[in-house]
Amino acid sequence: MEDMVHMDRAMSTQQDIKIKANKVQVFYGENHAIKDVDVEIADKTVTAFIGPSGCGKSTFLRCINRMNDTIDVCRVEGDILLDGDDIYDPKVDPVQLRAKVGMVFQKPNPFPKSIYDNVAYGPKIHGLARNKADLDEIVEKSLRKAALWDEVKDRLDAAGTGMSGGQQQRLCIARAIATQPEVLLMDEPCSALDPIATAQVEELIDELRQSFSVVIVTHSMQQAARVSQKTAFFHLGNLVEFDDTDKIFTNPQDSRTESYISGRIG
Ligand SMILES: Nc1ncnc2c1ncn2[C@@H]1O[C@H](COP(=O)(O)OP(=O)(O)OP(=O)(O)O)[C@@H](O)[C@H]1O
Repeated sequence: MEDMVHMDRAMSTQQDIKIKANKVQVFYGENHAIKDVDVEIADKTVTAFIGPSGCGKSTFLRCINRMNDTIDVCRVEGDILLDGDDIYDPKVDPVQLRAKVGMVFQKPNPFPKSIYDNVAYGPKIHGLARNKADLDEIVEKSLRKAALWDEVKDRLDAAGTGMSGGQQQRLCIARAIATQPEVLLMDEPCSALDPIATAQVEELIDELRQSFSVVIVTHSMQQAARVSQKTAFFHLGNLVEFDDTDKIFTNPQDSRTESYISGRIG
């Protein structure tokens, strides 16, 4: 009986892990940007990547949906498993992978198309809608999830690029979630936003956690503390410490983490 309880626990812990990185190295030519990183990222959790400029946060984030494939000089070694499957397996189509592992960038980058088409584009190319009614439903659901529906429902034909910065970023979030991803990567998603839009996006991130595993790169320790449950501190390409966010900010184990959070490095 006790064995079964143990097994049960082990299985549920395993199920909770969405992404597992083993000995990941990233090189840009001679520059060794990520060194031997092992990490397990949980499902339905917000994980923050923090650390001083140039420590490799964005580089590691881009490994998780193979965005680094688009950089010629970049070489990735080691394994990254999504639900136990190697995302660098030659059989994996990076375009399909990026539908499962969506990404939101620092600067809102809507397509020069209507609000509707920005959100409908992904589901269309991935064949997720059988007809126009299906597509309408996906667009509405995604805009609702991104807390944008009420603001745009009467002007879905207007240009996505004509909205405020905060609205554009929520549109990009709607676009990313329209392909029904399992993981959402966010690279400093609030850095181009004012405090009100930042607060809206942060609130949204907290809601998105119900449906996805969210990984966010942020320069703001306050933001990491507000939105995340787990925090990874990177320094000079190393993952120095990874723990519950509360613990990282109140009782870090490594002196480098302590120096960073108290403002002595970075
Ligand atoms: N496209 C690229 N080509 C070559 N080198 C790169 C590229 N992107 C990043 N690097 C290098 O990789 C290292 C890590 O950079 P990265 O942008 O991942 O750090 P970061 O922690 O996200 O920094 P920041 O907080 O300033 O955005 C740096 O030495 C950087 O110069």
